Amino acid sequence: MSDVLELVDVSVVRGGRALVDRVSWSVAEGERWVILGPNGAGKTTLLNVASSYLFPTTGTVQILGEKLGSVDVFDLRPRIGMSGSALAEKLPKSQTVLQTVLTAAYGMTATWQEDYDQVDEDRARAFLDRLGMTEYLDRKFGTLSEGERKRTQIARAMMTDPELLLLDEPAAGLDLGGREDLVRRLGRLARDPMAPSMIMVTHHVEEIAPGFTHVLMIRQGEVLAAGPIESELNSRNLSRCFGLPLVLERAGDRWTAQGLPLS
Ligand SMILES: Nc1ncnc2c1ncn2[C@@H]1O[C@H](COP(=O)(O)OP(=O)(O)OP(=O)(O)O)[C@@H](O)[C@H]1O
Repeated sequence: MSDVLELVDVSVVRGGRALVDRVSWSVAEGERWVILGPNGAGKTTLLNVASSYLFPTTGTVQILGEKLGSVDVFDLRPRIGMSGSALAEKLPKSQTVLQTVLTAAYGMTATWQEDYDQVDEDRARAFLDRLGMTEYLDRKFGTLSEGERKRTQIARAMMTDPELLLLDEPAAGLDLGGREDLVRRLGRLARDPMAPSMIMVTHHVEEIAPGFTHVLMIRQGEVLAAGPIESELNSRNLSRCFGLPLVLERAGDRWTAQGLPLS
């Protein structure tokens, strides 16, 4: 399997501080990674490097076989699907759900005057349908609930048929039902052999959908553990990562974690 992403000794330094500190990490084709870590650990910074929007201060980055620094990022970016709050803020609130997804096919966030191809519109409708958004096609993006926005964004990220899908906290702000609905949909995507390689940032093990294969744990910019979920996701690593004693339990094909009571 070829590498979708390869970071070698990557650091991102700002104001003399390493936000990402000498990270070496590779993601092979077909893998589905979860990035776990506390607030401020460097998860989004790492994802920004993986999406080619942030160049490291030191180290080398290969994305989809292309070396960052020697590839035109405008050729690379359409091959990467992204969903996250930073991108959501750029999406015009007055655009309909269908337009919000459709504009991704043209590498834009806003609608333009061009006519869309029927084939693109059909694709946008199909992705929205898969995410349970068919009833919202004509609704303005700005009027959607948090959960509906998240689902629209994931459909949007899929629109360019990406080889790598990056999801930054897709379940943040969702209620229990919304989270579980999203986890089921992400699980279906993660288990689809035709789906792109995936990397999802989260704070909560409860948000890990079945089908995710690998985990990377990061704390203060440094990788604490990285590898198959089966071996690396355990109470010891999770406790080190979040800085307090945690008990991790597996319930069927899902995970839960709890802090030990204070004595
Ligand atoms: N441009 C910048 N200059 C200085 N510090 C920055 C810059 N961007 C991010 N940081 C800091 O880098 C650290 C890592 O930020 P990052 O957003 O990657 O963390 P995160 O793990 O995604 O956090 P959260 O879970 O809270 O979203 C934070 O302490 C943040 O304040």
